[in-house]
Amino acid sequence: MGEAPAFIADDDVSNGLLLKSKGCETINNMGCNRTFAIGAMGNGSDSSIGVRILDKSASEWVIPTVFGTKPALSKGHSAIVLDEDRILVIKGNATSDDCFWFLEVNTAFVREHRARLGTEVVAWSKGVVGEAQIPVVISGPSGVGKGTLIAKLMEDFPMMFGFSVSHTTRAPRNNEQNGVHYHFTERDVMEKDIQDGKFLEFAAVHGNLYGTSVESVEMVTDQGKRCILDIDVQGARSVRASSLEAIFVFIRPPSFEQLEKRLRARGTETEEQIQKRLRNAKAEIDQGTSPGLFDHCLINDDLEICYENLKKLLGLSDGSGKATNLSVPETVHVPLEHTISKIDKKILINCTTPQQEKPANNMFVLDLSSIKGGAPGRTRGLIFYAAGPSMTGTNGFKMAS
Ligand SMILES: Nc1ncnc2c1ncn2[C@@H]1O[C@H](COP(=O)(O)OP(=O)(O)OP(=O)(O)O)[C@@H](O)[C@H]1O
Ligand SMILES: Nc1nc2c(ncn2[C@@H]2O[C@H](COP(=O)(O)O)[C@@H](O)[C@H]2O)c(=O)[nH]1
Repeated sequence: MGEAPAFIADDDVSNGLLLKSKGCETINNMGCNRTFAIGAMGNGSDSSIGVRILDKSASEWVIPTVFGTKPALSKGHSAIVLDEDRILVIKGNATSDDCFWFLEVNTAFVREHRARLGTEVVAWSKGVVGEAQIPVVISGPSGVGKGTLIAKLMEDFPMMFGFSVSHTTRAPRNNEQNGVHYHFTERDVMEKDIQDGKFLEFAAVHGNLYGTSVESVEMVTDQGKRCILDIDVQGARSVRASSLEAIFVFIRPPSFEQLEKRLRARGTETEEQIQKRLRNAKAEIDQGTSPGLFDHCLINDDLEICYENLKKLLGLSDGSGKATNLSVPETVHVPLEHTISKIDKKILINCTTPQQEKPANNMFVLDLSSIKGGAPGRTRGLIFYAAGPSMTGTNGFKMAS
């Protein structure tokens, strides 16, 4: 079987792999009628699902700038227009951890980049099934103990938390490994990636460039873990302004003298760098402790007390010890042959073929009423369940081992 043909998604929704329908008023927010063609674009060089936009007023096909991780091409996919901002694409012959994709055509993120670039823009965001908890942003001046606290969390709750590995242009310290502590990067490469929209946030910190790539956060989310970001106050402000919903925690030192002592004792910076970091710390503490940006402020005086307080605000200190209570949703296989329809925020996925005897067992519901996030990054909070009496032994869907 060849690749799926591109199909046309307008605002009126029909079922099936080939979608063709009338009018596109509801996805027309740019003063012109638009029709989206989604699928293999025929040049053979791209292994991901492509997008073309028909500007009906000019009768012209436009190749948009595409942000976000694109879904790999599959043998077939269905699609449905959810609202004026996004189209749901369901890959066939894929498992539920990789089959739900959102093509954003008019979200705030898309509008921002469209205005910046002056071109058509769309963005992909992969849908993640399950109750993924919102990321935790930890900020505070250099040397306050952010890394130490995060290391303790990761050690005690390895199944629950994943660290977002930042990019930086600073040189690695002796004990630091590329890809583990940071992605150490050349400035020109990082600047180009920033231009290309690969970063959720970035900032110049203590004379170097630091940034959180969309991919770093996605990698953690895809493991079903809660993402922890260790970023400076400027970065926290950018994340606050982005579509990434998070909990923001500021760590402050018991005193400026203690902070200086810790930075010196760590022994990783030159005297000049220490002075620079201490100068910046004053402004960071001012901003971090003023109202509005952070949800919580913890003083890291005694490490163990601060760690207990951090666990408490993350809902982890119930005395149960090393919790591993992650509820990882079951993975379900969505067959190539399926049709979809929409009732309010629920998508009905029907995998019944005419030969099958028990149609109820092959109906699934994708509930989008609690979705969060979106590009840049994953769309979380999808609820996926069998509409029929049982998910086991179904034709069409099979449980992944
Ligand atoms: N409560 C504490 N009391 C005493 N020393 C501490 C405490 N917390 C952390 N430290 C020590 O302070 C030093 C700085 O800690 P850490 O490297 O975790 O800071 P950081 O906030 O991550 O710094 P940076 O932003 O520069 O990465 C380390 O040597 C660490 O062992
Ligand atoms: N805005 C961002 N700040 C970041 C990121 N990664 C780290 N940081 C902050 O930089 C300073 C210095 O870190 P160091 O490792 O050189 O000591 C510290 O405050 C970090 O929180 C990032 O991706 N974005």
